Amino acid sequence: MQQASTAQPSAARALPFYTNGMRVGLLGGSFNPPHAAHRAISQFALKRLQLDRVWWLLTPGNPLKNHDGLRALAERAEAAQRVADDPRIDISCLEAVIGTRYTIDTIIQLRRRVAGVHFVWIMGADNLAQFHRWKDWRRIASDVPIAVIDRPPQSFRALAAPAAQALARYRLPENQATRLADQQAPAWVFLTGMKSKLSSTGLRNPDGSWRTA
Ligand SMILES: Nc1ncnc2c1ncn2[C@@H]1O[C@H](COP(=O)(O)OP(=O)(O)OP(=O)(O)O)[C@@H](O)[C@H]1O
Ligand SMILES: O=C(O)c1ccc[n+]([C@@H]2O[C@H](COP(=O)([O-])O)[C@@H](O)[C@H]2O)c1
Repeated sequence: MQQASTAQPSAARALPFYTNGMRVGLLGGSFNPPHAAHRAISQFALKRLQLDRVWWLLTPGNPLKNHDGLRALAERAEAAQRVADDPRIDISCLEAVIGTRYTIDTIIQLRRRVAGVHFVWIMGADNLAQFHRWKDWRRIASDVPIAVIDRPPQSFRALAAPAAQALARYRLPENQATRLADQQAPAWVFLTGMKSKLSSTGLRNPDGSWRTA
């Protein structure tokens, strides 16, 4: 298995700018490559959750994915800067800098470093479908409110999956999504209304080169 480089690109700050009371969405991901749906779901979350910022947390390597074909962090971060193209979206290589890979460890470290910020974890429905396989997923859900963005064809599978079932009583109605960032976890919302089938998988060529979208 290929080991992804963890060199930090100069453009990406480990901890983006924040101020007391800010509402920040955390979109963890491989971004291999980043694409227009990453930007679209970030802008959708900014609006629907009334966030001030979304930070794209570029993973050094998703613990559940094979890393063959995973481009160097610096390359993914540079592409992410170009694709994000919104002053409210920040690119961060925090996990590579502090040495975390599991989301629970990242959240614990973030809470130690950053006080006074209302964080929300953002994920596509494909990740809710397998959230029960993440390390300490129940603790993640107890530590940070979660916004799930619908992602066809995963909607039904995601909502029927073990984590969604186990956390059902903590789900906010979608029309109360603006309250999520102020909620004590566990709390989560499933956001519909943005449906994109775009994926990084669909943009990777067999030779490892990327198409853009
Ligand atoms: N089209 C989309 N709709 C909703 N969520 C998405 C979409 N694309 C990516 N996401 C979410 O963005 C986050 C980062 O995604 P990631 O970088 O893995 O891209 P991806 O397109 O899912 O990649 P891959 O095809 O390699 O699995 C994940 O939570 C993922 O669910
Ligand atoms: O902590 C875990 O066990 C865990 C397992 C799978 C995925 N994650 C995180 O989920 C985010 C989305 O990953 P990806 O590859 O689907 O973009 C990214 O931040 C990963 O580190 C985390």
